[in-house]
Amino acid sequence: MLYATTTAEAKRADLRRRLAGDELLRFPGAFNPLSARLIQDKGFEGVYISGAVLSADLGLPDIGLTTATEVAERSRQITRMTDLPALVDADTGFGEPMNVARTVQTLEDAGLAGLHVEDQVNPKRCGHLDGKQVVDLATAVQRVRAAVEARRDPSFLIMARTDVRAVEGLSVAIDRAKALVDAGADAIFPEAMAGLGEFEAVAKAVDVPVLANMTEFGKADLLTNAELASAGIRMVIYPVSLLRVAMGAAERALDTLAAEGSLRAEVPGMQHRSRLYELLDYEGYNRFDGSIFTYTPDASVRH
Ligand SMILES: C[C@](O)(C(=O)O)[C@H](CC(=O)O)C(=O)O
Ligand SMILES: [Mg+2]
Repeated sequence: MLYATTTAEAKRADLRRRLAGDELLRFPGAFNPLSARLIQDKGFEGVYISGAVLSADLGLPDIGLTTATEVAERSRQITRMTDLPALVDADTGFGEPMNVARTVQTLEDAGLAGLHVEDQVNPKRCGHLDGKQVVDLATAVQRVRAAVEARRDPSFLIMARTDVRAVEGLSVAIDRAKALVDAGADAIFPEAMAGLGEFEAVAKAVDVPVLANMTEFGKADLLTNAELASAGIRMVIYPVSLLRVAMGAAERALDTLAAEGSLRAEVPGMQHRSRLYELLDYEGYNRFDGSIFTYTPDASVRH
C-alpha cells in the first residue's frame, strides 16, 4: 500500500549482490510510477528510468533540455513505487564535474540504485542518432571521478556510458571503457554497438559488468537475452519500449474512436479495471481503513 517498503540502501545492496553473480539482469524502462509496479509484478530484476522517456513525457526531444531536478523528482516518484533497484539516465551529468557531483547526491537522495553518466558534449543527442559528438578522454574521466567521489553510499552504482563507438570506432571505445573503469566506474554502458560481437569484445576487455541497450529503431540489432548472456553482458535495458508500446496502443485507440464513434472494439485490448486495482493494491487500502475504524483503545486508558 502507498509505497514500496524496501529502502534505497537495501535495493542497492540487492543490485550489487546480483551483479556479483553471473545472471543477466533485465531493466525495462518505466514510463511512469505505475509501470514500475508492473515491471516488478512481471518478475524483472530492475527498473530503468530513461532520459528519452522523461523528455518525451514532457513533450520534449531528448537533447538535454530536462534539468537534474526534473530527473530527480520523476525518479523519486518511480523508485517509491517499486522494491526493485532502479537505474537512471543522468545524461552528461548536467554540467561540469562539480555539477556531476551534485547530480549524483541528488539522485542518491531520490532513492535510486545507480546512474549512468555519458561522455557526449552538451547539448547531447540520442545515442543512436548520427552527428553526436563526444568530449575528450580527460573530460570523460573527470565526470566519472567526480561521480565516484561524490557518492555517499558506496553501493550506489556509478556506470560510465561511452558514446565514442559511433564517432571513432570500436577499438577507441574499448580503450575508453578501460580508462573509465580505471577512473572508478562500477559498470560500463557501451552505446550504439553494431552487433553481438562488439558487445562481446567490450565485455571481454573490462572486468566490470557491461550493459546492453536494446532500444528499438536504433543502431543495434534486437538481441535476445540468451544471446546477450552468451556474450558476457550482465545488464540489459529496454529504455523506451513500454512508452512506444503504450503510445502505439493509444494512437490505434484514438483512430478507432475517430473512425467508429466508439471504443467498443478496443476494450478487449485494454488493461481491465480489476487488474489496475490489483496493481494499485486497492485491497490493502480497504484493509488499512477497516483496521483503523474498528480499532478500539484499551478500555483501561482514560480520555
Ligand atoms: C538509453 C537512452 O539514453 C535513453 O534516454 O533512454 C536513449 C534511448 C533511445 O533514444 O532510444 C539512447 O540514447 O540510446
Ligand atoms: Mg538517454
